[in-house]
Amino acid sequence: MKVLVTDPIADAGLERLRESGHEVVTDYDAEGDALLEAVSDANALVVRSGTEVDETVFEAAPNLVIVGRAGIGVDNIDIDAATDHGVIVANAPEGNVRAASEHTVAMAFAAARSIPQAHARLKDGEWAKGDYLGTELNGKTLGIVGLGRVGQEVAKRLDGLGMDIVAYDPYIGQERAERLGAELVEFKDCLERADFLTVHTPLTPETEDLISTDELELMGGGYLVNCARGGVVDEDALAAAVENGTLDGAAVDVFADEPVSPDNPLLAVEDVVVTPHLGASTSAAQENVATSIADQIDAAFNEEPVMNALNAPSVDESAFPRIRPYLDLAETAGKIGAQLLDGRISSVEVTYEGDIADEDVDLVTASALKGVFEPLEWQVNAVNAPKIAEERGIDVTESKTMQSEDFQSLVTVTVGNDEESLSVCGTQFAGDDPRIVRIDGYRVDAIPHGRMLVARNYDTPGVIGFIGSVLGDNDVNIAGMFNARRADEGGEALTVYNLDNHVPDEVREELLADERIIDVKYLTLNGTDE
Ligand SMILES: NC(=O)C1=CN([C@@H]2O[C@H](COP(=O)(O)OP(=O)(O)OC[C@H]3O[C@@H](n4cnc5c(N)ncnc54)[C@H](O)[C@@H]3O)[C@@H](O)[C@H]2O)C=CC1
Ligand SMILES: O=C(O)C(=O)COP(=O)(O)O
Repeated sequence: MKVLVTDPIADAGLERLRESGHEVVTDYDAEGDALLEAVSDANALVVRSGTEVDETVFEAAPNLVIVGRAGIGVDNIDIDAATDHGVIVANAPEGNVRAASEHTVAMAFAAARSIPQAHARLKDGEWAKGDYLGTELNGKTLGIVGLGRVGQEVAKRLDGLGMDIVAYDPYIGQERAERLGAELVEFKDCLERADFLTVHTPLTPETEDLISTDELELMGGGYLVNCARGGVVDEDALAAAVENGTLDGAAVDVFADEPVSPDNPLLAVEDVVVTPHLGASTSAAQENVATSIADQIDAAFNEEPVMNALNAPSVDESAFPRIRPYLDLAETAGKIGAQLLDGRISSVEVTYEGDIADEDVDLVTASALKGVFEPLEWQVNAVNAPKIAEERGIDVTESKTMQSEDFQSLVTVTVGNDEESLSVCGTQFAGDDPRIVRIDGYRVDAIPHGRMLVARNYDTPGVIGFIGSVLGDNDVNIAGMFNARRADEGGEALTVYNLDNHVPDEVREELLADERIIDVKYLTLNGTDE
């Protein structure tokens, strides 16, 4: 597999990818057409904040399985486009949190004590002791906007340094905030009470320019620290507020456009301390995020759960072995259902009975959807299957019951068109032995693999022999077969054949021409076959 890396990551991550046998190509200058060219045969792309991964990248990369973000923020990745193309996007949300929170604390001190300004003058030979009278953090109020992973680590550290903490985060509970010693308040309150305001939200349409002139005026003094994302704080407004004395100072690690242009207004203001997006730049953080992404890429290639996938169902690593056998089974049941039911599919129901009902089955349901959609020749995988269902107006339901009559675990995929529905049930016997045990209400025992012929016929003597000899005469070998009838002798029956060879259309037509045969469907369960 080819892994293209377009932003510098720690050697430990590159090494891990190579040790797993992948070809690792680093190209830190790739952008525009060069990026599209470089990614065209890549199976994975690794980025940090320096690469813009937009729709054109996904269009240019037909073999791409995963984009790994060696860090937290994914505002540079078009996740919707990734999902449309069935590409996983995963980040490393833990590895650089301590680095980012320490940098935030450092930036707060740097601004409060004018460390960079005094440093620069002393290096120039000037002893400007009398020009700097700083502010202590101790005893002041810290306002945190966004009390997520980084915000919480900042809270812990600055609580320890004697600050009172208020926080604004509409998505977390009072209890969690209180455990951190923070008082959860409204946005306006947070701005008004903060002596130091620190921002830790992701950049989203909702948070873009969250803090601008009016908000800075509400602060009416004090310091603003932004180690989250440039676009969250309006740069012109911040530069003006520090320049005109609305604020005492600011410290900024991140910018709306990076690398920052020399005419960015923040660079011109003396009391704005800046760093070039260094929040995550510690060796420990870089090693953490790079190895985490390498592991996730490997998992994606092996069709194992990707721990921090942002657009695919993720599964707890310890639970994965229990659901793994059902992934293929559900996919196959979906494939069989979709191929047996005529008409436009308008609903898919996946039912879990017995032990499997106790598991986190999102990924199994996504696999069932993949199976349903694949015969319709949509470019589908477990990443985009739920979205495809939604876009096509297909009603997807999932139900669970711990009771299972005959099997330890049973997964049923029911596909419906506007008039009728058809169910396919699968189970897993001990020793990795998957079986389809019911099709459209008939009890069967079919191996969910390879080529399959499903015939509906009248239950009269000689039909099975007839089907067998037509197949035999056409050199189609029967590997296994199972016949089931719905009620009494003479009614309808269903026969399932596992076959070794392809069944040409003429053979199907020859079977269908016999009046005892109601319908014959030839299914391929593992890709196309000839
Ligand atoms: N400077 C650097 O090098 C680094 C920057 N970051 C950035 O720091 C930021 C925070 O990262 P994490 O804490 O890991 O993210 P997180 O997802 O753990 O936390 C974000 C928090 O913001 C809250 N939030 C969302 N919308 C909000 C709104 N409108 N108002 C108030 N709160 C809102 C969420 O509820 C959540 O609690 C991200 O933007 C990330 O990209 C992270 C690491 C390094
Ligand atoms: O993880 C994040 O969100 C960061 O901002 C770190 O960015 P970087 O990996 O240093 O480009």
